[in-house]
Amino acid sequence: MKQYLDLCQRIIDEGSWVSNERTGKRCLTLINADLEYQVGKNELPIITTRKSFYKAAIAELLGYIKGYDNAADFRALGTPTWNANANENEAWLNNPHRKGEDDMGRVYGVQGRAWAKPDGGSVDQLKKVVDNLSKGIDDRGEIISFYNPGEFHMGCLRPCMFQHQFSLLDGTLYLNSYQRSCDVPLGLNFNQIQVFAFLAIMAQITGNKAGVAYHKIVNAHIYEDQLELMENVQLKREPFPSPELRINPKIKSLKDLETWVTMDDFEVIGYQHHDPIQYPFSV
Ligand SMILES: Nc1nc(=O)c2c([nH]1)NC[C@@H]1CN(c3ccc(C(=O)N[C@@H](CCC(=O)O)C(=O)O)cc3)CN21
Ligand SMILES: O=c1ccn([C@H]2C[C@H](O)[C@@H](COP(=O)(O)O)O2)c(=O)[nH]1
Repeated sequence: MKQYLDLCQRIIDEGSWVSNERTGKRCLTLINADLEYQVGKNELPIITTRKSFYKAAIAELLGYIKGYDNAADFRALGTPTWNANANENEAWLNNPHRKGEDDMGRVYGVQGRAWAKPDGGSVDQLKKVVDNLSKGIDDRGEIISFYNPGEFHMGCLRPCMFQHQFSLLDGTLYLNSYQRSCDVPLGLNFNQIQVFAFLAIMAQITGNKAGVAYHKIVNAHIYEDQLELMENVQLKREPFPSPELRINPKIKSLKDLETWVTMDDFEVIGYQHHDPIQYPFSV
């Protein structure tokens, strides 16, 4: 929690104002932040200085794992977070590739599970990584990349947290996640939980011990309409200790995640938090 609050304070103290054309808003912006999560010790990096809707964050991750491309499927899993990008962004609404209400196009999960090959067929990046790690193999390329510039025009948003690399060392699994752009008040609240949970889940289904997750953020920003709440409300609060994430131990394979796992299989134990804060969201 301290590293999150330090990043927020650093953006306020050292950030520069940048106008963002896509949203029409200004962002207080900092380049480069490195966060670390102790997954092996089960110290969940959940925000405690406001209430975090952590189930929505895990539902997003599960939707990517399942390869979803539709905001209605994300809603059914338990998160409304893709509604606005799928249905309220003018450029996407006018895009001829949009397949109708709730379609997100060829984003995250589609690239992770079915990256289109130029010579036909597709690549299931996640399955390859799971298969290797389950056999104790780390070929130094256990990478899942969502970043496919050749298909940006076919999706509602370019992926923000766009690459995950797993490493296996002495039976312990590590994760390096790379994020190009981060809405620190809203997005990072979710992204921290997702990086942590991704390593914890992958360790569990591949039969390895979880180690540390390293989360690199390049462009870390606070939108102009979020700044007052961050500076004068959230940063004035004292954090609580980190709670633990409990994952149903019956989850043993990628197939389990694809078929029967729901949000009921994830629980945060001992979550103490301050009141919710509703930050404005920029589409
Ligand atoms: N501007 C922006 N920021 C983001 O963080 C973001 C995007 N756009 N577009 C794609 C996804 C969608 N994400 C989102 C979208 C909404 C919330 C949000 O409104 N969170 C509320 C609670 C949501 C709930 O009730 O479940 C929050 O208070 O954290 C968070 C992340 C993260 N991403
Ligand atoms: O997982 C996510 C997804 C999105 N975001 C934020 C970061 C930016 O504020 C917007 C995306 O805008 P771009 O113009 O494409 O950078 O969404 C996030 O923080 N985490």
